[in-house]
This record gives sequence, C-alpha cells and structure tokens, in this order.
Amino acid sequence: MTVIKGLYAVSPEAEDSEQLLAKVSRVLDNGVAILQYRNKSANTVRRLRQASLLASLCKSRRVLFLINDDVTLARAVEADGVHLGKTDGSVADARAILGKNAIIGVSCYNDIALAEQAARDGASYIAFGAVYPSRTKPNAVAAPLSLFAEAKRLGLPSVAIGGITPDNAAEVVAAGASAIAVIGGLFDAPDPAAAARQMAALFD
Ligand SMILES: Cc1ncc(COP(=O)(O)OP(=O)(O)O)c(N)n1
Ligand SMILES: Cc1nc(C(=O)O)sc1CCOP(=O)(O)O
Ligand SMILES: [Mg+2]
Repeated sequence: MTVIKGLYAVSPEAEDSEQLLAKVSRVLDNGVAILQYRNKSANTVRRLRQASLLASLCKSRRVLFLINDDVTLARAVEADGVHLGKTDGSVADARAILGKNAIIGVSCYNDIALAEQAARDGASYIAFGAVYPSRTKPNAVAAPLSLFAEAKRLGLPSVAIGGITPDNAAEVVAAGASAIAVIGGLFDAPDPAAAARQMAALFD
C-alpha cells in the first residue's frame, strides 16, 4: 500500500511551464513526498504539457504525483492518482478509470461526515482544511485541528491544507495530520528549499 505521509507540495498557479518546472524542481529535492499539480485557469493543452513535465520530474525523483480535479488528465500522464473535491466527481468513477492501485484523495473541508463517506467510498486519504486562513483560497471554510484526532478511527491517512507555513506546521503534525499540503508557505517563502526542509523534517 502507498504511504501518504510527509510534506505534500501543491503546485502554484503558473502560466509559464518552464518557470513552473523550475519552481517545483527547487523544492522537490528538499523532502517533498507528494506533489499535486493544481492549475485552475490554464487551457487543456497547457495543463497537459505542465502535467507531463511534472510527471517526468516526479518519476525521476521518486515523488508521488497527483493531479487536482481531473481524472482524464491523471490517466493521460500516468499520474499516481487524483485529488477530488465536492464538485470533481466520485471516487468510484475515478477508480474505474485509474485502477485499483490509484491514490484517490477526497476533500472533506471541516466535515467529519464527508470523511466517513469518503472512507466508505474507498478513498485513499481524506483532507481537511483550511486549518489556517489561506491567501491562496481566502474563502475556504475554517477546519479545526481537532478533526485529525477525531478522524483517526477511520483508519485512513489525513491531509491538512490551508495556510500552513514553517511557523505553524509543527502544530498541525502534533494534531495528528499524516501529511501537510502546502502552496504559499512553500512557494512564496523567502527560501522555498529551506521551507521545504523545515516542514519535511517534522516527519522524521
Ligand atoms: C490535498 C488537498 N486538499 C484539498 C484540496 C482542495 O480541493 P477542492 O475543494 O476540490 O478545491 P480545489 O483545489 O480544486 O480548488 C486540494 N486541492 N488538495
Ligand atoms: C487548495 C486549497 N484547498 C483548501 C481547503 O481548505 O480545502 S485551502 C487551499 C489553498 C492551499 O494553499 P495555501 O497553502 O497557500 O494556503
Ligand atoms: Mg477540486
């Protein structure tokens, strides 16, 4: 079984594919266990190119590679799996397309009932957020850190997301999150590689 644990980088929005590759490369060698490609604005052609570049990068660095929202794209680039939110389709449909070994993550926001449903549906992990106010997603619902202890009984890895930085990540890990998903706290840090090392070290 694939282990979902550690620093989970989520790619920043980027128009320029080479710049995106350079930004992600810089952090990948510094303790990132999982990378999610997330681009909410690019067209299909650009998304395919960016996802293909990141898929090759992750394969060469032995980092798990997931696609946000788009099961078809995940299959096209042979990603390890997909992350689904409430409007992104069902676990069953994703698994039918990606196969039984695919990693399928499900957003549960601040709602333990959604996590219970995701577990019944056969999700690979559940995600709760936003655990802190997020500049990337300012309107995200607030999720209390107590959810991670509460969700332990479901027996699935739990991912924390939203406003996580090197300064607050230890508190999230102490609350019981299996992995921390980060955009701004990593890619907007003064030294992204150092930020990655600091957050990854919490899982040693
Ligand atoms: C690890 C992780 N957790 C939550 C999300 C958010 O998913 P969703 O609610 O579908 O929102 P978008 O990211 O699609 O805007 C995520 N992407 N990754
Ligand atoms: C994509 C996303 N989903 C969230 C949720 O709460 O479900 S918060 C979020 C943004 C994460 O970016 P940052 O690390 O910059 O806050
Ligand atoms: Mg989504």
